[in-house]
Amino acid sequence: MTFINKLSAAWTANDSLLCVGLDPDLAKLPAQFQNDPQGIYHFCREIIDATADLACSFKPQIAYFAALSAEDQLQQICDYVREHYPHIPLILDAKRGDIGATARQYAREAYDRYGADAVTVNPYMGFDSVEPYMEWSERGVIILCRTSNAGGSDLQFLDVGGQPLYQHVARLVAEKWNANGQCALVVGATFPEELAQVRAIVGDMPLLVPGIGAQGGDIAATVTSGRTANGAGMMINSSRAILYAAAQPGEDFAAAARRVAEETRNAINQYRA
Ligand SMILES: O=c1ccn([C@@H]2O[C@H](COP(=O)(O)O)[C@@H](O)[C@H]2O)c(=O)[nH]1
Repeated sequence: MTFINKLSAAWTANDSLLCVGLDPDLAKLPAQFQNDPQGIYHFCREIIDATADLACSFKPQIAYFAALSAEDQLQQICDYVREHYPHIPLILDAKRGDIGATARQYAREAYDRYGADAVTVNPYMGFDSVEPYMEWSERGVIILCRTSNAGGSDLQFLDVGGQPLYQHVARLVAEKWNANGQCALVVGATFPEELAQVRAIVGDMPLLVPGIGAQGGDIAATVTSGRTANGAGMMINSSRAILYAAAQPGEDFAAAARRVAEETRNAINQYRA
């Protein structure tokens, strides 16, 4: 099954556009995981089990694992999702970008080593840096377009031939790069007007939308700006707000994560119609 078909099925099966982000920061994990050599894996596994019926995708951010030399635990997490929740798409957030020969190694890492259904990619180096990912024609290639951080405007708003760069990227991907129908774009929830512009350019292409939760993006504006005609089309990511939902030390972190994930999923669903 292709990434896009799997995503579409997950939107329906879990009635959800929520992407649960897995960004495990050791200092913020409950005490029982901090001295456990497999603590990151065990923490993420509980989060996955607590939210799998509420999510349309899981998105581990590779930096949180690489910084701790915990790639083995990332691999275990990916294996766990594929084994226990094979219907939920797994997105590796790595934001890779390099010359073609190196990009092919990054693609092997994402799709073969970690078994990701999709990977995030930086388009700054152009099509030959993105093309190698497309050899895995069933997998997704999620290209940065209008990122959620304020500094994204430094480059993404530059005028290129009468339009901002982010719109040029959206057009390029929709009209030229998406020959296999496997592309998606990253557009931040913190910029709903730009989200609406991108949606108007790319039709039904899926959008990965980080920026609600800890970054403060407005859910109503995000959904009304980014939804497709059938009320789907987005993977709206929340990481820290779900992972660290427990307010007090000792509170059941998985139950708290589930509560916030459910509230977020339901808040999103209010605006899909
Ligand atoms: O434009 C972007 C692209 C990616 N991200 C990633 O999404 C999550 C957001 O985490 P929160 O805790 O919900 O803020 C994180 O992994 C980022 O690297 C993004 O925020 N913005």
